[in-house]
Amino acid sequence: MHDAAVVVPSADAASTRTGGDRTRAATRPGTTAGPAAAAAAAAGAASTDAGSEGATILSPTTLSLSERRISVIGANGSGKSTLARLLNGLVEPTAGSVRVRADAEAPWLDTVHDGPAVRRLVGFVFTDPGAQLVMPTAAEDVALSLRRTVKGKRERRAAAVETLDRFGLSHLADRSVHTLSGGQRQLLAIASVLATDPAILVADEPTTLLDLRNSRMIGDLLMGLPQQLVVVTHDLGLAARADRTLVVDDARVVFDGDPRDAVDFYTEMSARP
Ligand SMILES: Nc1ncnc2c1ncn2[C@@H]1O[C@H](COP(=O)(O)OP(=O)(O)OP(=O)(O)O)[C@@H](O)[C@H]1O
Repeated sequence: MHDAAVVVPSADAASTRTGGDRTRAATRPGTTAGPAAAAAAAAGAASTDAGSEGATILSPTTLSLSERRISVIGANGSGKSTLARLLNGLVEPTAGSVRVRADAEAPWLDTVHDGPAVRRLVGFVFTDPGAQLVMPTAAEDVALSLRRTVKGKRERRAAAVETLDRFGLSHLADRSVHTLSGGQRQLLAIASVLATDPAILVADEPTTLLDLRNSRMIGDLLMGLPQQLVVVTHDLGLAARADRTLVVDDARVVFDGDPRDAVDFYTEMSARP
């Protein structure tokens, strides 16, 4: 059973930092999680210059994300990545809160106060696998993910190869990650994140750099995961395969509902002059 959650009450703004930039995010009183499921989201606003008021990255938003597969679509710069990053604490809300939990019985974790536990619960896949593959070989990269859960070098190596095998990558265990194709690298990045069995997987445009065949392969893999998935994508076909879709525009969630209706809404919206 998936579960997770979301939420947000509190109104006091608190500034936060992202990648060295001053970022502000705000959430507003809202809802709680659904009956079961896994992730959650909140909102934000942002500014680049410390000391200035800054521009809104994501307006106060209240969401409860309990469906197994949730897609997020919208124009460049609309705030999708910020929404995704709020879910595992890569971006901290400046007001309100973002909470997640592993299942309906599990305790809520706050992305600001329970950072390490949240990051264990919520795996994050970036657009560019190069951003997360840090070890020389495929097996070493997966083993790095397992460093906290599997003690002993030999055991870790065996667990890493087993993980690679699950993703059809065991034949590449000792290959340099730099010699892998784009599709293999993205698959490896996902395998490394899933090695620790997070309850929730957030993927930010995981197919953007891939050709059609690899996009389909990664899309199929993501949509078939037992974990709760929150995927940001410009691939409307992939988005439509979710159970629920959010359309983000100009720092706001402007549509939230059936994926095909969301794609129609976004397509019409984008056609407007
Ligand atoms: N830390 C930050 N400081 C200042 N501005 C930021 C920060 N992070 C994001 N922004 C700005 O906020 C807006 C939304 O960014 P975000 O990355 O969430 O958009 P996006 O919808 O994911 O875009 P894309 O589809 O192009 O990846 C953009 O204008 C971006 O430049």
